[in-house]
Amino acid sequence: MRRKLVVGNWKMNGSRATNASLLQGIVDGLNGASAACAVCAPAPYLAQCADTLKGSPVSWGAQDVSAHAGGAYTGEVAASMLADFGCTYVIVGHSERRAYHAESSELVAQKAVAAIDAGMTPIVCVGETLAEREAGQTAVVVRNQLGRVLERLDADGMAKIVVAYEPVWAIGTGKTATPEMAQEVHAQLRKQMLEKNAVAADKVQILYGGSMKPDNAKELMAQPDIDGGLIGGAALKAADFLAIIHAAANT
Ligand SMILES: O=C(CO)COP(=O)(O)O
Repeated sequence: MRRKLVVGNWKMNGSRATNASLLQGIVDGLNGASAACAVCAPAPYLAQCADTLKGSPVSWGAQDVSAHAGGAYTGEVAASMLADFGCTYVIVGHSERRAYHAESSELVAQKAVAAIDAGMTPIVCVGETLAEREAGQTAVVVRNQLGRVLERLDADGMAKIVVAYEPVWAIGTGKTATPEMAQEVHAQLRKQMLEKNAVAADKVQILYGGSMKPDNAKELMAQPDIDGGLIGGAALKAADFLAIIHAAANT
């Protein structure tokens, strides 16, 4: 059985003051929930996450990482630096980075490898746009996105990733994929990994992201290949994030 995992992607939100109450609210409301959980904060707040969450069941991570190990790359943050601040996870290939920063699947694959080499777990995001879905291209789009990462990893490496299926049309729109639509893509992603190595593929957590909220989390996570959620808006309110974590724990 794969353990459920709920990750909050704060995106470019927060301040020292709002983070302090959000983090404390999450820690205080966990009540021994058996699902794993993490927050992915903007880089300047990773030290705050480390200070507040150290010793708690909540892990923390970043939203992006450089593909480079270090050196003359102004503005970039190396995987070793994130690891230095205790990051367990780093999101790579979020559709907002693919769209606004022209990140290619090749670059995303390099970032995933950089994260693994630094001892972290990359959360590899894949997902189709509305136009791609309507053109019947969902399967080929996500297969290509994940494929670029898998071709750089052996079975051991593959077992160290988390995959997040985030249909672009469902992000921040209030439109959620139905549990059946999401499961269909998750099952396809699992099959793609199975072709590489069955034992490792069975271990990889595949999260769903895109308007996951307290009222739809349970039915999504009840699907056999939906192992948790990557949460945007609802991760900014402790009560909502906790409700999703508790839904995961009870699924
Ligand atoms: O992009 C997301 C998580 O990475 C999802 O965002 P929303 O939950 O706000 O739709």
